[in-house]
Amino acid sequence: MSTSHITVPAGGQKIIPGQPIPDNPIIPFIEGDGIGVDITPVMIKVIDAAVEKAYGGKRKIHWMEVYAGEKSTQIYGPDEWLSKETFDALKEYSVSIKGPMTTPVGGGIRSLNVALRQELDLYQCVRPIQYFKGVPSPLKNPELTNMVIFRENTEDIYAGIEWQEGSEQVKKVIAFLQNEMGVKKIRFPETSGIGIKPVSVEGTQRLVRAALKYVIDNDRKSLTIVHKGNIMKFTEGLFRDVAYELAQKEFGAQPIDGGPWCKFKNPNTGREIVVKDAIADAFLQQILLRPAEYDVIATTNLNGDYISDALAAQVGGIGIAPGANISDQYACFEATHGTAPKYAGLDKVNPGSLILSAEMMLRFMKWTEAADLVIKGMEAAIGDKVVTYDFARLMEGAQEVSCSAFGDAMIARM
Ligand SMILES: NC(=O)C1=CN([C@@H]2O[C@H](COP(=O)(O)OP(=O)(O)OC[C@H]3O[C@@H](n4cnc5c(N)ncnc54)[C@H](OP(=O)(O)O)[C@@H]3O)[C@@H](O)[C@H]2O)C=CC1
Ligand SMILES: O=C(O)CCC(=O)C(=O)O
Ligand SMILES: [Mg+2]
Repeated sequence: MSTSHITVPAGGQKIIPGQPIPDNPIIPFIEGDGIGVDITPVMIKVIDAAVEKAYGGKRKIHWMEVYAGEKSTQIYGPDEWLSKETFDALKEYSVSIKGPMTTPVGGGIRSLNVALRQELDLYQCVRPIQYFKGVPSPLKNPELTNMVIFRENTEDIYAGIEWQEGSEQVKKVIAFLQNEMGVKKIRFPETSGIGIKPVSVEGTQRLVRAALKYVIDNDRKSLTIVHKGNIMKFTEGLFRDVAYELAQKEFGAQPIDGGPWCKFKNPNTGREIVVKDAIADAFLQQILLRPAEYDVIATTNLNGDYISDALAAQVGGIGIAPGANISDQYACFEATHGTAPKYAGLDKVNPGSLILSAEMMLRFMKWTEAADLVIKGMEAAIGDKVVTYDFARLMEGAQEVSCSAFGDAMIARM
C-alpha cells in the first residue's frame, strides 16, 4: 500500500479474511474525537497487557493509527474528514477498531461513523448487553438483562437520504410526491424537510441470517424481530415479514399456533429456538419490565440505535456498552457511546466500552485466553469498587479513579 500519512508498523502481518489470524497482526485504529483521546490509549494498554499475559510474547498486536474525524482534518487538510487512505487501510487490514466521532446536529457534515459502515458495507451492528456483578443499575435484577442486539447498519432513515427544508431539491421531491405519486398527506409542504427510509429484502435477509446463525452458534433461546411495522408497513413491516420468511425457508422454522411466531430446533444442541416479534414502543417497556423474555434481537437501524442505549442503561450505562460492525469481509469494533465532548481530555470517563469492544475483537480473532483476561480484569476492578465517575456516583463505598487508572486497575487484576 502506498501511504502518505499512515505508518505501517514493522514486523506485523495483515489479517486476511478466511485465513488464520497471524500471531503478529496489524490492527488499524482510529483514535476518535472528544473522549477518544482518553479511552483509546487506555484500551490499547489494557489489550496489550492481556495479550502479553495470555501468550508471553508469542502473540502481539501491531497497532497502526489511521485517521478520521477531527484528527484527520489536522493531518490531511480542513475538509478531509475520512480520507481514501483511511478507507483503503481499513479494507486492506480487514479488522480494525475505532473511537467515537462527532456528528453535528442539524447542518454540517454527515456522520462519519455511518459513512464508514456504509463504505465497508458493515451491515451487522452487534451490541451485546451483559451485566457485570457489582455495576450500579436502576433495575432490581439487572442480571436478567442479557441480550445481543443485531442492528441493521446500512439502511433505514439512518442512511442519510434527506433534503433540507427550503432547498431547490426538497421542492422537487415534494412536487414529485404530490404530482406523480398522489401524495396528499404532507401537512406543511412549503416548509418541510424530507427524509427517505429504504429497507430492502436483501438487507433484511443478510442481517437476520447473521442473527439466527449467532443464535445457533451460541445456543441462545430466541430471536425477537423488533420493528414498527404497524405504522411503516412497507419498510418496518417488510423487515418483520422478510425475517419470519427467512426463518422458515432457511432455518426450517414452523409456525407456533398458526404463526407468525415460529420455532425450530438448534441443529447443534437440539434446543428449541423461538422466533418472535415485538413492536418497538411496546418492546421498550417490556425490556424494563420483563427483560428475561428477550434474548437475541434483530432490528432496523434507527430502532437499534435507540434500543442500544436504553438496554445499556439497564446494565450500568453506555460507559460499558461494546459493539462491533461486521460484514462478510471486514470487522470494525467500536463502543456504543459517542464523543461525550464535555469530558474530552479530562482522563475521566469509563474506558470500559472501548475495552470491551476490543475484547469482542479478541474473541473474533479467537484469542480467547486474552479476551478472558480482559473480562477477569474488568470484573475484579468493579468487584473491588475501583471504578470511574459514572459508576462511583451510584455506588456506596466506591473508590473513584480516572480513565487511565481504571485501565491500570484492570491490568493489575488480570
Ligand atoms: N459511534 C459513534 O462514534 C457515536 C458518535 N456519537 C456522536 O457523539 C457526539 C456526542 O453525542 P451525545 O449525544 O452527547 O452522546 P455520548 O454518548 O457522547 O454521551 C452522552 C452521555 O453518556 C455518558 N457517557 C458517554 N460515554 C461515556 C463513557 N465512556 N463513560 C461514562 N459515561 C459516558 C455521559 O453521561 P453523563 O453526562 O451522565 O456523565 C455523556 O454525557 C455527537 O456528535 C454524536 O453524534 C454518538 C454516538 C455514537
Ligand atoms: O454517528 C453518530 O454520530 C451517531 C451514531 C450512533 O449513535 C450509533 O451508531 O449508535
Ligand atoms: Mg447511538
